[in-house]
Amino acid sequence: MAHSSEKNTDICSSALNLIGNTPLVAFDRLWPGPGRILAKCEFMNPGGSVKDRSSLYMINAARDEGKLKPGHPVIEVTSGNQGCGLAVVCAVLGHPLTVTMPKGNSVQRAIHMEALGANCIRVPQVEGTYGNVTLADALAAEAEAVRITEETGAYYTNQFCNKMNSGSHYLSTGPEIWRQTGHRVDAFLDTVGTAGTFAGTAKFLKVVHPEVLCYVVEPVGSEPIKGEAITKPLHLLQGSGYGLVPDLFDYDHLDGTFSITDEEAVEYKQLIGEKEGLFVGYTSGANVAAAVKLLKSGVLPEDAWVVTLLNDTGLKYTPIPDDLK
Ligand SMILES: Cc1ncc(COP(=O)(O)O)c(C=O)c1O
Repeated sequence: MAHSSEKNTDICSSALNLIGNTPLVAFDRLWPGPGRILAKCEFMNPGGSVKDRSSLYMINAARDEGKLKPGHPVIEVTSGNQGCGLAVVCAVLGHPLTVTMPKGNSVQRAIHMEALGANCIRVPQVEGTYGNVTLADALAAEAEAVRITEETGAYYTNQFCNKMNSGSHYLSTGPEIWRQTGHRVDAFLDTVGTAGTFAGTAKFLKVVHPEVLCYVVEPVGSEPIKGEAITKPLHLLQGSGYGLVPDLFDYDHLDGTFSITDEEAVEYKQLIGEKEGLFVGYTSGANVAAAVKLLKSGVLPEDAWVVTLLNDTGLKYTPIPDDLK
C-alpha cells in the first residue's frame, strides 16, 4: 500500500512492488522468423526468478487466512529459486525464513537467500552430483523440511501442493501475457518443476483464448512413463524435470511435450546471451530451444506468436570454486 507522503511520487513502497509485471521481449535476432518468439523476463523479479510470484501470493494468502501470524517463522523446501523469492517476501514482511535445499542446487542461491536474512540448510545428495538434482535428492530435502516443521511449528508453504502457487500465475503471469501481446498468443511453453507456473498460466490463457496451444518442456530422460515417477533424471535444468507428474499439473491444459537435451539448453542459453543480450539460466535456454522446435514443426500458422519464460538469471549458475560445492 502506498504511504500517504508518496502521493505524486514514483516510489515503490517496498520490494514487493517489484514482483511481476516483467517485460516481454521479442527475440527477433535469435529467431528472425517465420513467426515470433516472445520471452518474458522473469529473471528481472527481485529474487532473480519466476518463483517470486508464487512466494508473494502464497505468503499473502496464508496471512489473509490467518494461517501465518505476523512475525511467525516460515519453512520451505526449494531448488533455490522458491527460497530466494520467499526470502524477498519474508524480509519485507518480517517473517524468519528457513529453507532446505539439496546440496546439488547451485550455491549462489543459498548465498542470495542468506544475504536476505534467510537460513538455508543444504541437504546432502542421495544420488545426484553438484549441478544435477534427482527426485530422491529433492525428497531428502523435503523430508528435512517436514521434520523442521514438526519440530518448530513454522508455517510450511509447501509449494508442491499449495494452490496459490499455480493461482499466482493464473492471477498474474497469464493476464500479463494476454495484455502484453495485445491478445495475440498462439502458443505457450514452459518447463515444469511443481507445475505452478505452467498450470496457472496455461489455465488462464485457455480461458481467454481456447485455441492457444500449451506445451511442457522436459529435459530428455525425465519424462514420467505412464505417470510413474522415475528417480534418476540427471540433467542441468535445476528446478524442473523431476520425473514425476506434480499434484498441481492438469492434463486438460497440455497440448504436447518437447524434450530438450542438456546440449540444446546450453546452446540456447548462450544464444540468448549473444543474440539478445540477456544472461539467463538453463531452463530459459530449454524453453527457447523448444520454442524454435515448435516454430519449425509446422504445427502453427506461419506468423504465429510463441510466448515462453526466461525463468531465472544466469548469475545463479556461474562457475564456483570446488570447496563451495
Ligand atoms: C529455473 C527454474 N525454472 C523452472 C522452474 C519450474 O517452475 P514451477 O515450479 O512453477 O514448475 C523452477 C522452479 O523452481 C526453476 O527454478
